[in-house]
Amino acid sequence: MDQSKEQRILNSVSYNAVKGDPESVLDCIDKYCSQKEWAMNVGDEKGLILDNVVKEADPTTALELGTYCGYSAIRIARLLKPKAHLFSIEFNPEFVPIAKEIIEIAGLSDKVTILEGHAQDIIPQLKSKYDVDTLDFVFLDHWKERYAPDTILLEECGLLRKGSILLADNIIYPGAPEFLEYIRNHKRFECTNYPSHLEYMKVEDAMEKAVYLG
Ligand SMILES: O=C(NCCCOCn1ccc2cnccc21)c1cc(-c2ccc(F)cc2)cc(O)c1O
Ligand SMILES: [Mg+2]
Repeated sequence: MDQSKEQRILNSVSYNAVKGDPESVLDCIDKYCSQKEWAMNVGDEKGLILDNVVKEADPTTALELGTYCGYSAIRIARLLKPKAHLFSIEFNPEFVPIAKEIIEIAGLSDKVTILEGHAQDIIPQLKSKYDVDTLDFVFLDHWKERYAPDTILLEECGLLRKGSILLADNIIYPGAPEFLEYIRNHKRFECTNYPSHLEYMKVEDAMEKAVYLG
């Protein structure tokens, strides 16, 4: 059976990256996806914005919605302090083993737990099943129409605390208009927009940071 694009990305990482070196894994994926096959990783340009917000948050417990091949999980996990942990939710069963393998090659398996399923089903289990208290950082990069409802769900489940930082990808392209409307009109969020470009393309995109004020 023909290999998938995601399997080809894993092959490239497995062959070209330096084992245990997250930077070399990121560089390999960015090279492959800008030169060979486009893929929906957050990429190097928006990745720098992600890096800066993660450094600002310095999270003990982080959540990512949308693992895909593990690129942004590696960007986040490589910046985590000892004992800090990232939970990453992915619903597509084909992507989970590929992301696990790519995160393993980066040497970050101890810092990342991939949870397979829909965010709306897993978020309510984070406290009881995964012993999460509150989330210091959340990266939203899954179905764009789920950004707003899943943010509401995080709040309802008591997973946000004063100062929790949310960062959302693809605010312009593909776009998350309902999320933008919700978060900017909700008085308990302090929002900042970061203009950028769609990964590996000259298309405009942006990220939105929202700090929960409690
Ligand atoms: O669609 C995108 N991402 C989402 C994937 C499915 O996510 C589904 N999914 C993953 C966990 C998870 C948990 N619960 C429910 C659904 C859940 C996405 C798409 C593009 C894009 C840009 C231009 C194009 F021409 C075509 C596509 C770019 C991006 O950066 C993206 O992030
Ligand atoms: Mg994205």
